[in-house]
Amino acid sequence: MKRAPKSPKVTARLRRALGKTIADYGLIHEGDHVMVAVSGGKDSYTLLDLLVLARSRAPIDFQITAVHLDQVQPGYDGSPLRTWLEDFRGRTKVDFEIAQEDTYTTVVDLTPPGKAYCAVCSRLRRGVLYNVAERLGCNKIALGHHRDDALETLLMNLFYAGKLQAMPAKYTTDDVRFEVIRPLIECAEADIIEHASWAKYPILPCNLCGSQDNLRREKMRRLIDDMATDNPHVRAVMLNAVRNVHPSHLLDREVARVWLGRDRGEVEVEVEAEAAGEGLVQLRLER
Ligand SMILES: Nc1ncnc2c1ncn2[C@@H]1O[C@H](COP(=O)(O)OP(=O)(O)OP(=O)(O)O)[C@@H](O)[C@H]1O
Repeated sequence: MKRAPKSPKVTARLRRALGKTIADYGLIHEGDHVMVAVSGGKDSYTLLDLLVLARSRAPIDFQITAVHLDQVQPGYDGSPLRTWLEDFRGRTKVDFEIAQEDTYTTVVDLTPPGKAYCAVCSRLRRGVLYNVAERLGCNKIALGHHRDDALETLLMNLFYAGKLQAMPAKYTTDDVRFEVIRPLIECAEADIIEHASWAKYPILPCNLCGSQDNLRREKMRRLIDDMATDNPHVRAVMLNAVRNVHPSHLLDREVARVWLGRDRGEVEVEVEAEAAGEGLVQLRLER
């Protein structure tokens, strides 16, 4: 019998990182039904494949359904993805759905001239995917974002939006219907590329935005690439930075209020032992 080729080291590294992220952030629990959103890109193929593998070794039981949204953009051909999902279902018993909704026309209508389609496209896509998740009875939605997406987002928020914010491993949707999880958020894109090439996933090109660069994200990527010529580990260092936050050294007044309040609390305890009454209140206000 012909043996399947052994998966490379990089796959093992991705599996470890994904498992650790799931455990550290409590992404999946017994009885969950996770909808894995599969775009036909390398990241979400990898996510689906590795999540199903992780489940086969997990001490808990949870359900996975793969969902792809065909946004009816010109030139789209989802047949390689469908064939792969059928084969995957044969091997793993993981069911899938391909939903279809013409968001393309709306995206083109709503996007101001000269702007990238990405923001409108992903907002509309999110709405459709949430409805599919609800119909399928899923309580979690897994997306394929990885470490490099998170770092580019961090810089975009820093330089353009004026806020310090990357991408969370997990959040609850505004309507509180679902938890969105990102099990690959600590995985390096370079590893995913290597794994995806070994796994020979049939990648669907993104025709919708392929004609336009998401300019700011691309710029951030180039900036980090440039830094990487001096320090090849710069992405790992940046990931450590978002895991190692020192809120007391930022200037967010809300954060400062909490931190100073904490400090004040410690001082008050000391002072309370010696003083009493209004003097103490005065002291609190002055600090
Ligand atoms: N058409 C789609 N159908 C289902 N899920 C999608 C679709 N497009 C995007 N997603 C989900 O949203 C995530 C982020 O989307 P984005 O467009 O940034 O990814 P991508 O680069 O096109 O594809 P991938 O992340 O799979 O390589 C994807 O990883 C996937 O989980």
